[in-house]
Amino acid sequence: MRILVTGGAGFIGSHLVDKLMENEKNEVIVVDNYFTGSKDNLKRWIGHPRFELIRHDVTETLLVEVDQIYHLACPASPIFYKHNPVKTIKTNVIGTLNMLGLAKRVGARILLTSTSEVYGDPLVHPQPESYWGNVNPIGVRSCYDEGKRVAETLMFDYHRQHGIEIRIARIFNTYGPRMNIDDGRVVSNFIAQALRDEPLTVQVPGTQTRSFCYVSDMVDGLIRLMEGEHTGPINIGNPGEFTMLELAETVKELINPAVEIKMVENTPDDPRQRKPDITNAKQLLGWEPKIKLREGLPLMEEDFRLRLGVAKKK
Ligand SMILES: O=C(O)[C@H]1O[C@H](OP(=O)(O)OP(=O)(O)OC[C@H]2O[C@@H](n3ccc(=O)[nH]c3=O)[C@H](O)[C@@H]2O)[C@H](O)[C@@H](O)[C@@H]1O
Repeated sequence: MRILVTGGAGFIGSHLVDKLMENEKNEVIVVDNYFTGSKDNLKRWIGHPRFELIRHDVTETLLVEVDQIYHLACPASPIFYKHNPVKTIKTNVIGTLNMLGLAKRVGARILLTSTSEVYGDPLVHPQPESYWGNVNPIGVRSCYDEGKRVAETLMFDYHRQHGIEIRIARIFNTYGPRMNIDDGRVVSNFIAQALRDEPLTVQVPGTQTRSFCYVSDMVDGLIRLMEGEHTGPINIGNPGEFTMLELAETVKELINPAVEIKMVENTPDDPRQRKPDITNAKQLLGWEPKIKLREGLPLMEEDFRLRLGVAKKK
């Protein structure tokens, strides 16, 4: 199987590549523009005969021959996607159009990694896939959440009009080794702050919730969706729900009991609650997450300690 992974040098993408490369029948091509991804994440594969890495931006056309496309490319941290919102929406719209055009030309199956952000600030809790969402179309997050909503629309239009085989995953907050240390998302922020003896910055009110999925569970869900018979959209996430204050307390307890917790200002349109309804993933994909937050955080801590050069205190 020849497989293209867009955004494959990113945090989730590179773990997905590791898993795909385990199968000796797979040849994997990664394209990435290195805006948030890093070659370092793929260094074990560079030079491998079944692996190819191409510096490429998906907003430009790409000519390769593949059987499957995992389309992950897009900055995912609010700090990064808000940094260049026009580029973010172009990646979601033009990038997805290009990948669908490629899928159409070569007859490939294509999987889009959409997001829980398509539910916006949800008025239904937990969120089933049938919920249409509560999204601000003109806010600072819109380049990402509306961008992903258009990407989903494009996937279904190509499916209905051209018979393309599509798969859509709605990813809920994912964490694990290889996240950028200064990524700006909450789990990486708290772990880096705890290791640097800096206060954990909880954005007010601190009662907002998220559900955190460990990256190996996420990758398993994405592959099952690609290999299965269902187009989705299907929520892939861990239904364990935590407030940001609870997350900060947990990081403090597990990593650095001496660290302070500091309340700081929030950003506009921050969703107040988020938890996936994973009935469909369970029934249609036979998937559910295995790693609990308390098990996943220490695995990420180990990776951050190595990269930050902070040894564990005895
Ligand atoms: O994974 C998802 O489902 C989507 O949501 C994330 O967005 P968000 O949940 O807002 O991600 P964070 O920036 O990690 O924020 C989570 C919560 O932590 C809070 N936070 C963030 C950073 C911080 O230092 N302190 C803090 O309390 C934020 O106010 C927010 O309520 C990202 O946009 C995407 O990676 C993704 O598509």
